[in-house]
This record gives sequence, structure tokens and C-alpha cells, in this order.
Amino acid sequence: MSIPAQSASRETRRRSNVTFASRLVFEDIRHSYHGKETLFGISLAAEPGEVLCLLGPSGSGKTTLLRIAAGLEAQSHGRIVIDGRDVAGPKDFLPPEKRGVGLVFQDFALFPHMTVLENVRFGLTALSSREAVAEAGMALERVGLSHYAEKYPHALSGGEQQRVALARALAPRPGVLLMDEPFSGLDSRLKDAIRTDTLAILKESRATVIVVTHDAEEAMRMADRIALLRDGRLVQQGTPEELYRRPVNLFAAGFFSEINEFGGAVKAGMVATPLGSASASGIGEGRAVSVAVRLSDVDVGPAGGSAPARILSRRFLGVVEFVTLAVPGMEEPICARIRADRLPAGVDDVSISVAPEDILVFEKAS
Ligand SMILES: Nc1ncnc2c1ncn2[C@@H]1O[C@H](COP(=O)(O)OP(=O)(O)OP(=O)(O)O)[C@@H](O)[C@H]1O
Repeated sequence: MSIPAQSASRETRRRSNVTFASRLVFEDIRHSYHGKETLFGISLAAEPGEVLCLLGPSGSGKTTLLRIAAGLEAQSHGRIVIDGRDVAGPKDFLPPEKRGVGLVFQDFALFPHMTVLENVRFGLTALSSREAVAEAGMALERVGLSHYAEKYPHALSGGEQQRVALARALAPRPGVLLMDEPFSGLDSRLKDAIRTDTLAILKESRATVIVVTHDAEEAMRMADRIALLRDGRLVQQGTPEELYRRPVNLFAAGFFSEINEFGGAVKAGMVATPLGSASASGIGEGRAVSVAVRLSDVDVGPAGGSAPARILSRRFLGVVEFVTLAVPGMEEPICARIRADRLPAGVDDVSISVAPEDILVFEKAS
């Protein structure tokens, strides 16, 4: 796929001026809307220069947490600390413009009656008019859009508007950039290229970045660290690989990939399943457990696996094939995503196997 405008921007944009990255700490943040609790004590830090993704399903509290960091919403308990200074706490509340944070919203929030350059210089109120224009011009160069300075937002594509919003947020050189679902309004074909460009600009600017997304793959692509939220609580934080490989519970496992899910019980420190046995270390003898196996971790072949299975359905999806299988001893069918050329046409009886480390065992919530 060729995306001339985006790819060209990588060559033509100017390297950014360096921002001094800040450390932003959420300390035991609680919050409620009209008496309904939305955040239940979130403690989390964005380290200088890192991209931290707040990830979670709709309604998990990501946007609220971001708005509290920005100063657009006040918490009912806890503190927001930027570089060791309380910007929101029991005694302090700094307005957004005093926090040294930049904001990029889902809808970009550009002013339609202002030119691109005017939009970008909007937040540069501390500078003289000449300096502000020069600084805004540099920010536009950074995102490769100098040639659009005199145009109005409606004349730009979604991706270009997103870059103007990014230039506007970066122009005052914030220590922390807060982005709320910044790619969700974009055409899905352009999203990848725009995301890659944006990440390059963010890394060059060296600001600390907190990005809200509900898309696990987007978080994996962008984040140095991910904080996974559910129903106003922090479920897990860590690098994308840590969250993918060592999910703390069934929810975390299922959020990053499609899983087969079934029950089991611990016997002599192990859980025996029709797909193989797995360690249940740390879980008490006889306890009921939830078992998860990723669809991509089920190997299906004509023979040579560890359990027999019968194919119930096959769907060709291009590179991969989606297969459902009946496995003796299992009440529900098992699903698998396998390489499309793995199984011969017309085969019914197959053999499946799963590596012991890919059988994920979780204690059932009491
Ligand atoms: N202005 C508001 N008034 C009342 N309740 C609200 C308001 N904004 C959000 N909520 C509620 O607070 C909870 C958290 O919402 P929030 O928007 O922070 O979640 P989110 O994870 O960002 O979700 P989404 O991805 O859908 O934006 C939800 O239950 C939501 O319905």
C-alpha cells in the first residue's frame, strides 16, 4: 500500500526540539460522577520520556483518569504529582494551562475558523507574537505540514488534522503529552502509517506521553508500558510483553488475544486438561481454576500431536485459517487459528497439541 503524503512526511519533517520530559504520578486516585464511583484508588506513574498506554474496555475509566491528569476533572481523593510537585491534591489544584501538559483529543478539537498556523500558535501565549509564529512554524515542520500553514482545518484529511493537533500540543514543549484515543477517528488503512509517524515524532520530542486506547494491538504497538484498567481499577501494569506473556488473570489474558476458556481443578500442583497438563503453582490443592489457551497457541496437524480431535468447521481467512474442533473430554469445542496451509483439504480427524507453558492457569475469583 502506498501512502505518499504520510511517508513523505518522514523525510521532510524537521527533527524536533527537545522537551524536558516530566514524571507524572497518579497517587491513589478516586473519583465519582454524581455519586457513582468511577475510579477506585489508582496508583501509577508515567516515567520521563516513556509512552504509557492506559488500556481498557469502554467505561473502565481511562478518559476520566487522563482528564484528571490534565486538570479537566477533579479527583475526590489522591494526588497528581508532576516532577515532585502536587498539581492536584487535597490542598492544590492547578488549572490545565499551569501543569505543563499538552492535550490531543479524539476529535482533534481544531478551531475551524483559524488557519493551521493560528491553531498551532494558539497555546503559545507566553511568547511574543513573532516568537509564537516562529515556534508554531517549527512545530508544523516537525510534523511535516509547513506547506499547510495558511489552510483551514476543513481542507485537510483526518490524518493531517491529527498531525496539526499533535503540532499544537507539542508547540509549547510540554513535559507530558496526554492523548485520548488519538487515532480512533482515522481511516483504518491510514492508521498504521499515521501511528508509526506519530510515535517517531513523540520519541524525537522526548516528552512523556500518556495515551488512552481501548485497542490492545494499538497499545502493544505504541507503549513502552501498558496500564490495563477494568471497572475503575488497575488490573496490571508492565511492558507489552509482560502483559501478553504473564497476564495476572483471565481478563488480562483475554484482552490481548482470543482465548479458549474452560475450568479445571488442582491436583498435586498440576491441572490436567484434555489439551495437556499445566503447573498450578501457588494455587491450593483441590481449588477450582480457570484455564485459558490462546487460539494461536493450539497447534493442529494431520498427526503427531498430543490429543485427537475432529474438525467441526474451517474458515479460510487468508494467511490463517479459523478452525473449530471437538476434543474428547471437553464439553465445548476448541477454536484455533492456524497457518492456512497447515491442514490438507477434506481432512476430518486431526491431532492437536499445546505447549505446557501456553496453558494459562488462574485461580477462580472467590
Ligand atoms: N460526564 C459524565 N457523567 C457521568 N458519568 C460519566 C461521565 N463521563 C464518564 N462517565 C462514566 O464514568 C465511567 C468511566 O468513563 P470513562 O469515559 O472514563 O471510561 P473510558 O474507559 O474512557 O471509556 P470509553 O473508552 O468508552 O471512553 C463510565 O461508567 C462512564 O459511563
